[in-house]
Amino acid sequence: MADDTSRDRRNTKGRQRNRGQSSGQRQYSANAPSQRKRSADPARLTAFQILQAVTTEDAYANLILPTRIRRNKLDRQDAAFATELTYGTLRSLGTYDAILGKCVDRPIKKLDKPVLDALRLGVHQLLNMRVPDHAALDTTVALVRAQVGAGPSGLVNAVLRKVTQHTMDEWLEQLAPGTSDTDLSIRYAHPTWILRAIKQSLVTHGRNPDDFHRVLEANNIAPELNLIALPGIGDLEPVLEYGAESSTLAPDAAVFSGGDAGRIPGVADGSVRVQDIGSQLTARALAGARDVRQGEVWLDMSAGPGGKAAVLASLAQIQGATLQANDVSEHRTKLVQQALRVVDENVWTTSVAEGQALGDDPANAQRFDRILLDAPCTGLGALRRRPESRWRRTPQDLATLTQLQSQLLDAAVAMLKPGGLLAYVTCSPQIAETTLQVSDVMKRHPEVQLLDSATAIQSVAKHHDAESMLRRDTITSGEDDSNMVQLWPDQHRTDAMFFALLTR
Ligand SMILES: C[S@@+](CC[C@H](N)C(=O)[O-])C[C@H]1O[C@@H](n2cnc3c(N)ncnc32)[C@H](O)[C@@H]1O
Repeated sequence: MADDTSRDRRNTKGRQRNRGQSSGQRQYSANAPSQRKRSADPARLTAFQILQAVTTEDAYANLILPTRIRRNKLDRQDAAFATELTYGTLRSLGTYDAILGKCVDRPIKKLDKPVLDALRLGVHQLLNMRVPDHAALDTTVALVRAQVGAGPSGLVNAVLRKVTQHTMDEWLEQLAPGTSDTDLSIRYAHPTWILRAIKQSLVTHGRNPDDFHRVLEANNIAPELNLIALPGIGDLEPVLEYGAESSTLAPDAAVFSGGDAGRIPGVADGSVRVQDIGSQLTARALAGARDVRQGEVWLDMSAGPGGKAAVLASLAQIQGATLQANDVSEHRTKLVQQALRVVDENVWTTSVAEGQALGDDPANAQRFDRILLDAPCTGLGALRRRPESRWRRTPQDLATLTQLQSQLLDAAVAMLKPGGLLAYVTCSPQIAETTLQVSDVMKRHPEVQLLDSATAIQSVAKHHDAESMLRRDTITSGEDDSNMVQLWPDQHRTDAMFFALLTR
């Protein structure tokens, strides 16, 4: 159970980006640091533990947070607070470090990591949540006392008091007043190379490059939970009764902003799945791009953890096709099997292999009617969901990934039946991973042609609303009848999924 201070602030939880100073003097605790609480409250402790695991053990926040919430026995309110605190802090890490750099009398990298992480959590509460200053200060100092020791708590107290001397807007004005990439990188908490990649992609896809700030802002907003009731298997009605809203974009899909996915009807048994609506549309577009002939054989080349495979297998079950779901990782293949457990087991098989090796196997030559290559990528299109990834990814990753992507594309072409369909998908808008991969594979294999990907996506979208949201001019790049699709978090409220439909 949370203490009184944390209850106060739970009632006023929320973002407050542009908080002004006009409300008068900020309130501080009357207590001297030594008289304040010595225990960390469970929600903040949870956020601190996650931050520590992310910054010291390369953990993924979205994977470990739910377990930690359960282990620390957080109630619903505390779980929501811990989630916002963890994700919000991780997303804005670059900005907060720049602010802390002005408040600490040494390079912040020289601070002990637990102290730096606690400070980051403190800054998020002070500048970006409706937490009263005294609560943010007292609880952060208590956290440091309990988790690190009494020594650094004085430093934490002094540094956070300096942070409170300005609002977020004032800090940004001071640290990033201009429009250089460096300033924008601090203002929007994106590394410069990612900022440039997004601008370049907007231009490639015919959008105004100045829209980049909309994309960056969208990347900084916690996404709603997207759900799908697997076609022919799941039931959306109880999900809507539970409080989710029907999606305007995709069929059998809903959007939920209420928190814990595990309690949503159908999620525990696997018939309803959490999945980005952009992802749903790409899987559906491959299955729906043309009529399915009875007995078609489909391949998902890199299926782990099985989100799109589950959609494809459900559709295969309805339409008389079969699916082979492959992944290079044994662990991720187990997750695929879990995802597919609700589909008739005669419809699907799994395999563990490098996609390149599948392509080299003569038994697979021109074997598949439809192939999904949802390629391993930088994931720059899913920054909303993977809050730490923007700080962890480097431009060097790109070289390795693009090489792998082109090898996997070559393998996919080798396995595609003449006249078959190949969907190349990434959750990255970075053109080296998207449009350039597609144009390169067509150069290497002149028999490969690009199809009308926009129509494939539009035709599986839900209704007119969706069609207008997915207007051709907002999603396509390329000619009328051969084009590629880029979805954007600011326009479509999806991950920045890329989709190109190819044939040979
Ligand atoms: C973007 S994820 C796929 C997500 C999945 N389609 C879904 O919707 O849940 C990429 C996957 O590619 C797998 N992978 C990486 N290298 C591979 C390779 N050489 N061959 C096959 N799979 C590979 C990774 O293990 C990872 O599961």
